[in-house]
Amino acid sequence: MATTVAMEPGADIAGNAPTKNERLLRFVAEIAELTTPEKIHWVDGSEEEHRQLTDELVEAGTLTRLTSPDFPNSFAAFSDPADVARVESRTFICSEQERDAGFTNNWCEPSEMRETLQGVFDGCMRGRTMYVIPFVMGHLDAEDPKFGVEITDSAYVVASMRIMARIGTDVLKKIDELGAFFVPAVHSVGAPLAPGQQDVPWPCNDEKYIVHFPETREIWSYGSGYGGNALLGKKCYALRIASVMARDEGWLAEHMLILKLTSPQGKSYYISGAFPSACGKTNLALIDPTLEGWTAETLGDDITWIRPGKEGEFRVVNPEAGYFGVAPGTGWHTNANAMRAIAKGNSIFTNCALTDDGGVWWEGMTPETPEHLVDWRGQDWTPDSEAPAAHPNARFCTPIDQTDMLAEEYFAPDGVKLDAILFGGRRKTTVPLVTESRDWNHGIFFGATLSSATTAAAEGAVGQVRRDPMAMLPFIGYDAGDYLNHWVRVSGEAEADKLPKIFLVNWFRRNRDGGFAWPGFAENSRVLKWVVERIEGTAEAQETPIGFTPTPEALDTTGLDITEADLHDALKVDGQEWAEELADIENWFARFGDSLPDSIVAELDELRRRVKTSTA
Ligand SMILES: Nc1nc2c(ncn2[C@@H]2O[C@H](COP(=O)(O)OP(=O)(O)OP(=O)(O)O)[C@@H](O)[C@H]2O)c(=O)[nH]1
Ligand SMILES: O=C([O-])CC(=O)C(=O)O
Ligand SMILES: [Mn+2]
Repeated sequence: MATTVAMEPGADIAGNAPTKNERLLRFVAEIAELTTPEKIHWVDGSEEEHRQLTDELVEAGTLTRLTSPDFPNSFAAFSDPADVARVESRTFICSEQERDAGFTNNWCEPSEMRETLQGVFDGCMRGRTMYVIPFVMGHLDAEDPKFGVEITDSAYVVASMRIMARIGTDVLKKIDELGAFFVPAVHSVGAPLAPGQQDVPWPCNDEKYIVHFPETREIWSYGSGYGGNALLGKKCYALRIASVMARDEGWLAEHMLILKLTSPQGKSYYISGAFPSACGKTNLALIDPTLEGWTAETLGDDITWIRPGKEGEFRVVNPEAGYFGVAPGTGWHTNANAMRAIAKGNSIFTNCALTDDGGVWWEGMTPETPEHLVDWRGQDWTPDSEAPAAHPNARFCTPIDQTDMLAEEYFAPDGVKLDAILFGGRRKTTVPLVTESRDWNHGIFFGATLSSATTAAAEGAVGQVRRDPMAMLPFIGYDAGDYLNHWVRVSGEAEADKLPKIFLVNWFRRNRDGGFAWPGFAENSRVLKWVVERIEGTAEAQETPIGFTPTPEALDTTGLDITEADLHDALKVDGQEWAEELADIENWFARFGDSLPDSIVAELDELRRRVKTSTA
């Protein structure tokens, strides 16, 4: 049962708590003392509690209940226009040594940051309820379950965490039973209420802090209520903190989807893919192959934990329980599997547009555009309006078990054997549709040099090419060079012939007319087929300076509407483009200082040599 304790002077927090875990009781008491909420609510994760919280959120104007039968038991939320994406410039890794945060992170000396946080969190929950959410990332029955407790003053965060992670009574029981370690994660929107003060629908603060203390495995988040800034199990825990745990414990926490692909012969393959935010993970995770006889099932769309198995293999699990997917571009014609999951309801849509019949809409959902909408800013909208109706980083938050194509292995606590890893980015030029690495270390080089145009998933300019190692640039919780070293080292945990094969992909290359050279989406199944055939050793490839690419005949284009010129543009390896790329990679590597692995430096020398020979 959910318990709520009013915070009067002398309130007995421990006596009214559904746990006897002393560390947890101390954590809750300390944060309550610091932030001075009106009430403490221990979240049980029940249906009844969810109903009560969402009723309150509707009352407060944070949520709009959708009345269209197309969106059962679902809600729309609209954020403050200044709180629409992850804030990388306000995200900190506060390791004891600055060197251990590395050049990809903002660093601040931990005691200094703690002092700052004590200041901003002081009284920050006044007039609000403080929710205590016990959660587990991954399975409750995993060998080594990874627990967390998020304290938040946002009921929207509670309702969203209930979709994105396993939360509540069962989790708390297990923490108590095992006396288990949990990651303490504190979140506040940073908007205390004076007595009688009217609340706003989306409280937040201009000042934002998304802070991680990797050594003590703590998370503190202030000022934002949006996505990865506020749902602390996701990027903050399952990537930044987990990457540090993984370094110390010999595994990998990665920004990857997991797909199960079954061939016409009935053999299944598990493929993970690391693409930067808003570069196609959810779409590939939910693909409907266009090729006869091939079927796809999904295990996850955003985060993958890779652990050594007992038989010299790598095994993968998805630690999350829901999708927090980019809405624009998700439609019946591009991603019907996502649409079917959404249509089952139980979802929260943030920054989408409202339709006149009480549903939501976003650009790309349907081929025809509604005549009238209320856009994400609450303004009347018609097809003549200039700005998009949904924010480009509008999101659907939907339980993963509503997916028809969910692989049953999603529920296996120790996951499945990983066969291949794809690294991909959003590049208009240079990077061909698919390239196979020569070996594991060459594959790490693909990951280390991965690059992509920036998207609306984070604040800042969109469309600028930046290096994004393993699609983890904003999520590596420690020094980026040490992280690459860890990738090199971790291969020793598996048997050489059981290591996943590594590929580089690019769905976004442009043709000579500026359009996409490759149709992408469901047609990417043709690339997956080639990947599988390379695993089996049956597909043709040509060796290029950058790795193995398909011969045009090796890629199955049966029934595909693509011109020879486009296919050529999608697959080509251009010496001049790669000469320019090399210069950029050299600048990138220079930023690592001396923490770059020698084997990766050697890969760069090798690439330089091969490109030179090919253009000579
Ligand atoms: N041209 C092209 N666009 C694609 C393809 N796959 C996805 N996209 C577009 O890329 C955008 C983001 O795709 P998602 O699948 O949501 O990206 P994601 O990597 O899951 O994003 P995060 O949730 O931010 O991590 C959408 O607008 C898609 O329409 C593709 O194969 N080709
Ligand atoms: O974390 C978020 O806000 C959304 C997401 O998946 C990403 O940006 O990669
Ligand atoms: Mn993501």
